[in-house]
Amino acid sequence: MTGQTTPILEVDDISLRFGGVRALSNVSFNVNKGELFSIIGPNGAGKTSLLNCVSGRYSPQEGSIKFKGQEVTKMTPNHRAELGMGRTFQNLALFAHMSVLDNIMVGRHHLMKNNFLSGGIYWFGGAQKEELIHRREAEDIIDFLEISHIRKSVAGTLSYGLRKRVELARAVALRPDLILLDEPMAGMNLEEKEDMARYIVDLNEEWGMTVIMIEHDMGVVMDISERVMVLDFGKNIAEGLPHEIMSNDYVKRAYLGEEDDADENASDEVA
Ligand SMILES: Nc1ncnc2c1ncn2[C@@H]1O[C@H](COP(=O)(O)OP(=O)(O)OP(=O)(O)O)[C@@H](O)[C@H]1O
Repeated sequence: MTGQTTPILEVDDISLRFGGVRALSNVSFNVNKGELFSIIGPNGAGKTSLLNCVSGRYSPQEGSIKFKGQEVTKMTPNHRAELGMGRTFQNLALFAHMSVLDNIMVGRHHLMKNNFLSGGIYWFGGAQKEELIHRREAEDIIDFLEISHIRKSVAGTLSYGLRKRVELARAVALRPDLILLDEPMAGMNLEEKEDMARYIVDLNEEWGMTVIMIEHDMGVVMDISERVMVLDFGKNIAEGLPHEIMSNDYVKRAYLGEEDDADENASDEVA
């Protein structure tokens, strides 16, 4: 999908410190509406910190973040979610004791006028009808991510790969305009990675979601991303098309090691 030039996210000169540790230093970048944008970099480079600043979990000491043209730097994560920002986490954050379907319904909670968890008043008024509509939407997502066979399973009993897929389903359930994915393929086998890559591309191309993805698997990143940004020691050291990133000398030295043949590196898992 060709990115249009309208930025959906504008990150301007943000810096984040934890005591004496500078996790991010003057990082700026834009993500265009409809793009599939990846962030790579070695362990500890600041990738998750950056995603946490975008989603509102962390608050940068300097700089500004705009989402859909609106200043969100001081906004709570919930408020950003209401504006259309969804995310998954590096470490799974599912409700382990709940079914797959219920985990996905929790993801739709922001969109429901009558909170699905709100007990007593739940069956009165329009709540029952509203829940049916939301269940139908949840079932669409279940079909799309091919998890119908486990829809009633308790999330905590599933394999790691399936739990990652359910977590994606829950983030998708919010129907975000921008979805932030933190290492969606970590810990997966090759087949699971291929499936996940396909879902992410479909979300981007068919569902029209703008995607920002942190991922260590360089093969997948270079294969499916429209643009890639490289973080190193909290700084944005390169940004460009996948082939530009692969041939950038600084990137090769700082991130990919001293190998000369960038194509060979493309299939390696880095970091
Ligand atoms: N909550 C925190 N408190 C203190 N230091 C933190 C916190 N979160 C991140 N850091 C520090 O900020 C730096 C960047 O960490 P971050 O997790 O963002 O890197 P990363 O690129 O996502 O790494 P990885 O690939 O290992 O997930 C590291 O030095 C880390 O120790």
